[in-house]
Amino acid sequence: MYHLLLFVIVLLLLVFVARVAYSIIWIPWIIARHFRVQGITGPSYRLIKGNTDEIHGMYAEVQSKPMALCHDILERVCPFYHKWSRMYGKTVLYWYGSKPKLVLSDPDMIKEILLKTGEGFERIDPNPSVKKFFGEGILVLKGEKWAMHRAIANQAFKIERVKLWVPQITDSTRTMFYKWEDEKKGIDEFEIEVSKDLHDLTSDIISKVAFGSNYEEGKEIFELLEQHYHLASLAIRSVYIPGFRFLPTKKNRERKRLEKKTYESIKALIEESHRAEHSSENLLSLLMSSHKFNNNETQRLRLDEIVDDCKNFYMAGKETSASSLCWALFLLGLNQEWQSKAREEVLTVLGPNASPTSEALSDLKLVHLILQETLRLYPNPGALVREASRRVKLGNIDIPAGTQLFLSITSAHHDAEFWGEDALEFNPMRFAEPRKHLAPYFPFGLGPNFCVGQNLALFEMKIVLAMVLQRYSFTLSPSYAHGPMLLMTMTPQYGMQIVFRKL
Ligand code: HEM
Repeated sequence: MYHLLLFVIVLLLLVFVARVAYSIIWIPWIIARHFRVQGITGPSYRLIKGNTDEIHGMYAEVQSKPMALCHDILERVCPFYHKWSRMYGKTVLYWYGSKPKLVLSDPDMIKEILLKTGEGFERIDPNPSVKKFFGEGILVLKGEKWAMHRAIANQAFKIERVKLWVPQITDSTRTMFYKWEDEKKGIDEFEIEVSKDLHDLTSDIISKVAFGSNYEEGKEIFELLEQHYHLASLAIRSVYIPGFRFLPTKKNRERKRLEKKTYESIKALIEESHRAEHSSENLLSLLMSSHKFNNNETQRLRLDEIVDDCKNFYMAGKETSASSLCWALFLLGLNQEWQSKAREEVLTVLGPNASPTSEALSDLKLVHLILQETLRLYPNPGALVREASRRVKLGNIDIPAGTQLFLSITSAHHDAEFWGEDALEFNPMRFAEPRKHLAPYFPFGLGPNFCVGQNLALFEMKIVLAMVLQRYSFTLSPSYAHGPMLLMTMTPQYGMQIVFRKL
C-alpha cells in the first residue's frame, strides 16, 4: 500500500515536472525554431522570465537621465525594440515570460492586424493585476459582450452629442485659467507645470460630459483611480506569476482596498444619478438605460458592468487627451513660428474674447494640423498589442496561435521611408497634402476597436489649445527636461514646465 502511494506521488510529480518542462522549455524552443526558419530572430529565451529583466534594465537606463531635446524618442519609449531591431531586423521575436512576442513596425502588417481584430487577432487579456483595474469594461471585453458595450459607447460619443458638450468643455478650460490667474495674481509672466493641471482639466471634462457630475463631486473617484492606475501601470511591465495576486503583499492589499472603494464610490454616483433628474445626454444615463440590439432583444448592463465601463472611460478619456495636450504645448513652445501662425488663425476665427463654438472649431484648420502632427510625433499610446488567437498568416510570416504582437505605432509614425527625410521634425503642413500611403498613421487605432472617443478628444484638444493661444504666448521653460516615458500613455517623465505670458 505504502509503495503504491509513493509510486502515485512520484508519478504525479513526474507528470507535473514534464508538463512544466514542456511549456517553459520545449514549446519556447519549438516556437523560436519556427520563427528562425522564417528568418525572424531576437534575444535568446531565458527560463521563466524570458527577456523581461533585460527590458527592465533598458528602461531603467534610459529613464535615469533626460534625453536631448529632439523627437527621436524611440530609444526612450521603446528601448528594447530600438536596440534589438538594429541587431535582428525590423521584425523581432522576444519573450515575455514563456510567451513569445513579435514586435512589428511594418505599417501594412499593423494595419492588417488592427483591421482583423476579432478574426484571428484578439486584444490580449491583461494580466490579472491589470485586469483588476479595468474589470469587465469596454477596453478589455471581446466578442458579443464588447459589441454590446461598443454599441452603447458609439451612441454616447457621436458627433451631434459631442457638439452639445462644447460649452462644458470651454467652462472647464476657463476654470483652469482662473486657477492660474489666482495663483499668479498680477504677474504677467509665470511658469506652470502643466501636466498635472491638464490631467485635472481632462478629468473635469470627461466627468462633466460623460457622467454629469463635476470634478469636485468625483474627486474621490479620480484620486482612487489615479492611485490604482499607477499600480496597474507597474504591473504591465512585470511578468505575472499565477496566484501572486492573492498573496497579502503591500501592493496587493492596496489594490484590493482601491478596488473596493472605487466600486463603492461609482456605485454611489450611479445611485445618485438614478434618484436625480439626469439628462439622457450623458454616458452614465446611457449605460444605465436598456438598449435594443440587432436581434431586437432588449438588454441592460448590470451594475458591476456599468461600474467597470465608468472606470474605463475615466481613464481612456482623461489620460490620452491630457498627455496629447501636454505634447501639443511642448511642440508649440519649441516652435514659436508655428505658435504665432496658430494664434493668428485663432484670433481671426474667434477674436480675442469669444469662446469656441462647434462651428468655429471646423475653421481652425491649422490648429487641427498641429494636433495631427502632435499625435504623429508623440502617439498615445505609443504601441498597441494583439494576440494571434489561431495560427495565422501575416504577409509571408506564419504565426502560431498564442503569439503576442507588439505593434510599434511610434516606429511607424517616425518611419522616414513613409514620412520622408524630415520624419522626426515638427511639420504640421505634411498633413495638408493628401498622404500617399494611409497606413503609417494610427493615432486613434484602426478597425473595430478604433477610438470611440475620437470626436470628443479632437474637440477638447482643439478647444483647449485655441483658448490657450487666445490668452497667452508661451515658451518651454529652461527648467524643462525632455523625458517622454511610455506607461499606458506617453507622459513627460520630469513634468512639462511652460512659461506663459499674458497677451
Ligand atoms: C488624444 C486622445 C486620444 C487618443 C490618442 C486615443 C487613442 C486610442 C487608441 C489608439 C485606441 C485603440 C486601442 C486599441 O486598438 O487597442 C483607443 C480606443 C479607445 N478609446 Fe481612445 N484615445 C483618445 C481619447 C479618448 C477619449 C476622450 C475617450 C472617451 C472616453 C476614449 C475612449 C476610448 C475607448 C473606450 C477605446 C476602446 C474602444 C473599443 O475597444 O471599442 N479615447 N483610443
